[in-house]
Amino acid sequence: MAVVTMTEYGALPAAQICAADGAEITLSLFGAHLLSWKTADGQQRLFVSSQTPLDGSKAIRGGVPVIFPQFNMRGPGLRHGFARVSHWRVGASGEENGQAFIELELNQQDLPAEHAAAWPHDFALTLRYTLQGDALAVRFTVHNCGTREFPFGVALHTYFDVGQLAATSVAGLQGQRYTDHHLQTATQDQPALHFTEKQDRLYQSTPALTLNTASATLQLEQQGFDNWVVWNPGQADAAALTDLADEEYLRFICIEPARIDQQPLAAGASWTGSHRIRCCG
Ligand SMILES: O=P(O)(O)OC[C@H]1O[C@H](O)[C@H](O)[C@@H](O)[C@@H]1O
Repeated sequence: MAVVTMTEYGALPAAQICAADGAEITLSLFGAHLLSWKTADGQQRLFVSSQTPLDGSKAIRGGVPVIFPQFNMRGPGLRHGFARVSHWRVGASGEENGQAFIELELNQQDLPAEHAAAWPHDFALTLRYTLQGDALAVRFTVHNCGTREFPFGVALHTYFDVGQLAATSVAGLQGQRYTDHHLQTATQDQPALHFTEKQDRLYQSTPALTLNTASATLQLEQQGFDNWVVWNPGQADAAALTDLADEEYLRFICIEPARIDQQPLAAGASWTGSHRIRCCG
């Protein structure tokens, strides 16, 4: 039987679910931010910065930030949107088909006046996390409750704990088109992407990926999004981030299912994106 426990993470209210096999996740209500995912073997799969504020003053560095309604600066609002700095509500939770799940919700009425005024659209977001044995599934639904269409971009900015960056690679992207941080567009030749310097690539496709680290193999799949984003800041950019210790860039990479370009959602319509991460060792 799944158990949902309300707890605290730093100064932030958080919800924890434990599955029957011992797997567990912890989610901050600030940002609906996944902070911890331990598989049944007790292994932590996500990275959280030792320097991140955990008091709601700033977005959390690590885990899974929820990016909405814009990716990075691709829109007129806050960088990466307001969802990651909003206070979400706990919705349904429990067990379905033997799997533990929890939902977090956010709508227009939940926003502080300044964010609601800056993005005046009647929306409802539902983020559902399901623990499935050695897999974690997340389903993100955006609903337009209003009478006019609105544009949005979205991402699940997943920080994987890779232990040692030098022993990490991502397979599945050979032959795929991407744009890098120099705004150069190219096709990836290499079968596997390695991390010997800063990487910030926006891929135009969504193949299944394999993340190989020194101690684990993870399979990643997504539906409903349009892109993969792969990011590691490298030494110089990491040093400039005040919420990351200088050497911590050597411990994570971000692989993000995303829809980086703003696309319209019609009045009354919904969009759903899914991401599934399975540990194979
Ligand atoms: O520092 P943040 O606002 O959390 O953004 C962190 C990173 O997010 C994405 O991965 C972008 O592709 C990067 O360009 C950006 O640096």
